[in-house]
Amino acid sequence: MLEARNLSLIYRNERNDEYYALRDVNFLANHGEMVGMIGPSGSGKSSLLYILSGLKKPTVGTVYYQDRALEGMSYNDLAEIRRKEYGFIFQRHFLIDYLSVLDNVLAVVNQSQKAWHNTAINLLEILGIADFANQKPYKMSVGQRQKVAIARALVNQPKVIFADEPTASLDHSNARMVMDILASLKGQTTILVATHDYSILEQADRVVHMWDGRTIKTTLPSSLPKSTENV
Ligand SMILES: Nc1ncnc2c1ncn2[C@@H]1O[C@H](COP(=O)(O)OP(=O)(O)OP(=O)(O)O)[C@@H](O)[C@H]1O
Repeated sequence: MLEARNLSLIYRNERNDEYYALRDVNFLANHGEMVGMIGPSGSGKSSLLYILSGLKKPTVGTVYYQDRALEGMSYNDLAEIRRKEYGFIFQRHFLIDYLSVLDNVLAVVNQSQKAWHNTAINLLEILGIADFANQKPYKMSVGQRQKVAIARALVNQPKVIFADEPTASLDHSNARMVMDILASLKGQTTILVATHDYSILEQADRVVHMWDGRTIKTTLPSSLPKSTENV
């Protein structure tokens, strides 16, 4: 469903030296799988998520979504896929502070359709923030804002969810709730979760380990340390 072949992402510094943020990465996520990407800060998790979603272009290599190369797609086709088929949870939440929580969630869909409104309210209820629906996000805690971003990522019922540290601002019980919500979508939704926190990947089908811009191994979550110790 989502595949990357031979990806490298190269940055150059002011002296024109090359720096590999990703080097020769191959990646496959099947339909309905939850795949974790784990590795320390700077290992390339976010870069890989951005490239897989088409938000960033690799220096070398190709990404295929449902057997179509992103590389050959027009800007509009790619934007359409992102809008209709992808959901994003970024490390920064990118909420619009002059819109209400509900309008932030609805910003990614056709707001004239009542069904989206009901879906959005339902998500806010599941996430425990329905009481804030008409509030502006800047009045909320960072954890509550993260939940708004999660509701926005799910409202269009995406085929693929790209989640970069989705529980970073949440306490343990809220983090578990969010991971349970994401895991409940397995089977119909492909979910990619980048994190440095082992403990949130218990429900992943596979975990890809990253180090220094490379994927070094793939394991089952059961082989991750049992403690909440992070990499
Ligand atoms: N725009 C950029 N210019 C130069 N180097 C960059 C840029 N973006 C990322 N990098 C570098 O690429 C490497 C991989 O970064 P990336 O953010 O993908 O790692 P990460 O594993 O997601 O880390 P974190 O968990 O801290 O977000 C890092 O060394 C980072 O400094």
